[in-house]
Amino acid sequence: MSDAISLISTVRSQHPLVHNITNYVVMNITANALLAVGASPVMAHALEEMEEMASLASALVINLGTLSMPWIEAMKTAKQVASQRGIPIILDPVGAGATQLRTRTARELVEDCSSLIIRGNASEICALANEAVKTRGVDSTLTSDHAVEAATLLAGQHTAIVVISGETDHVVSPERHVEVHNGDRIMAQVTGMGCVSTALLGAFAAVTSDRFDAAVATMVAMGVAGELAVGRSEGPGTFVPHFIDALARLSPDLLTAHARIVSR
Ligand SMILES: Nc1ncnc2c1ncn2[C@@H]1O[C@H](COP(=O)(O)OP(=O)(O)O)[C@@H](O)[C@H]1O
Ligand SMILES: Cc1ncsc1CCOP(=O)(O)O
Ligand SMILES: [Mg+2]
Repeated sequence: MSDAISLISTVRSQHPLVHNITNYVVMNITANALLAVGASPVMAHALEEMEEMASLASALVINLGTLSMPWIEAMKTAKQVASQRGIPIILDPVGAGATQLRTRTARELVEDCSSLIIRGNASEICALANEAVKTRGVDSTLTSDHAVEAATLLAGQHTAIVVISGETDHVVSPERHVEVHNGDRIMAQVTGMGCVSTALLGAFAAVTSDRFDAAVATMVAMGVAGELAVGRSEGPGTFVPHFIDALARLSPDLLTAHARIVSR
């Protein structure tokens, strides 16, 4: 796993441009998180600039958090360009299972991607895999362990890497399954932490052809930054700036010292 851990240095030296079509709630925190690991974020969702922007980027992050019809059209156009170019596409199916629009759009977007990573919580991953889960909103009603079967199915159907976040993060490919046991429960009390992990997947996947390693590296980075930040913060409000500071401090040595990875 040392190859995966060292990717943080590659992100810092290459400054990959990550094109985000993301939600209004997390635009600021995800841009700051990307900058803190050394990537270059751009948030853009106007249909008129999708082809150009997706042509410049090293990864495309599509997040369904505040979905509307014009955005869906932009997401599909950007996805097509990214797929033709072979750059990684990271999908966060925020709220899949809660409304038909979200579930249907997520299922449409995972089709025909040349290099796909899906990152969601357990409810979202189960909903995307056709399981009859009814979620109330953007938070999971299931633990991440419950979605491993669904993730394996999705990974096989779409030749994708699937990440289920939660107390344990599961990284699943058609052939492999790794658990990441880092992080702190305070992260579930702060909006946008899942979306931050999705955005960072864009940064790490942009600098390697090994999407599995990129996914493991991202979830370790998230978890270790969370552990470092919680020790300095007084609650969910002050956690956020400490979390961004911790992301900026991450190095291969720090990650190696704290990583808790289990291969299944
Ligand atoms: N109970 C927990 N313990 C440790 N880390 C957690 C916990 N809950 C969430 N996380 C971490 O918070 C981040 C967001 O995950 P999650 O809350 O599942 O996403 P979402 O916000 O999309 O529901 C991930 O990096 C995950 O590892
Ligand atoms: C609360 C909310 N509502 C629509 S998008 C969003 C942010 C969700 O972010 P996360 O799933 O990362 O907590
Ligand atoms: Mg989420």
